[in-house]
Amino acid sequence: VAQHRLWKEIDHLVKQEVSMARLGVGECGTGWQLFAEDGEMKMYRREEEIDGMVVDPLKAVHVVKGITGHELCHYFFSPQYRYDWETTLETMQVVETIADDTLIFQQTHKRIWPASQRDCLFWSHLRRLPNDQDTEGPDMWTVVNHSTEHTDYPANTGKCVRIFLTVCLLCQTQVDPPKDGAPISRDNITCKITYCSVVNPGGWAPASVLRAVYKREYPKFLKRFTSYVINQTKNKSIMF
Ligand SMILES: O=S(=O)(CCO)c1ccc(-c2ccc(C3CCCC3)c([C@H]3C[C@H]3c3ccccn3)c2)cc1
Repeated sequence: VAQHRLWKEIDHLVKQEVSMARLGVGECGTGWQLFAEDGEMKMYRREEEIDGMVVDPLKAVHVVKGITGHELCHYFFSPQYRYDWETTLETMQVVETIADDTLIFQQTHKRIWPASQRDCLFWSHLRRLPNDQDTEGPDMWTVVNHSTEHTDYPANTGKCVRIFLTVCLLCQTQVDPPKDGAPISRDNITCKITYCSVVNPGGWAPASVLRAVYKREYPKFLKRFTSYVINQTKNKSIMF
């Protein structure tokens, strides 16, 4: 059922990204190397280059108590919160509202010396993934971001080099109801998070610099983002 011009591309890519995200790092072949660990958060990368450019795929897994997958995906998708948690952002705008669950963003990121400044243009799609019969518990939620084109924002016309990215945030909520039949509180919920990203820098940037940036920025990003959502939701009713 085509609901808008991007529907077919989005639906195909979401299904592909979600199935890959659900594969553990063991299953999807060797090559994943653990490069950062902090409590429940584990970050893996594969060292890959295209035309001499670093495009290391990243896969992070994390477990966070007190929030749901719906809440995480809501704060990740919604533009109004982005400047609060995305520290490498210089500017962000919604270029087009395709649907209430599908936006096109244009972002410029802070310049990483000595590389030139980067910008990205991507569609962002938020989706609830109904559980199949045998997996009980709340549904899974995902946000997929994928580079796209837009006539008003041609690539590489201004000072920024256009990067190409595919990102998938996949969340599964687990509820452990209290023994005494009390209502479910935030102490009874846990969210399992898988964050996958592939960023092509779009033009030359020193491999050593990029790998150092990724090593520093990705753990910081996931910790900062999850703490932000915990803080934003702690006094609010639970959004399953
Ligand atoms: O998950 S999202 O969709 C959230 C929406 O913002 C996302 C995440 C990351 C990026 C991004 C884009 C460009 C760069 C680099 C590449 C060459 C020079 C700039 C980096 C490097 C800077 C690293 C980084 C890692 C994690 C978070 C932010 N920054 C990251 C874009 C979107």
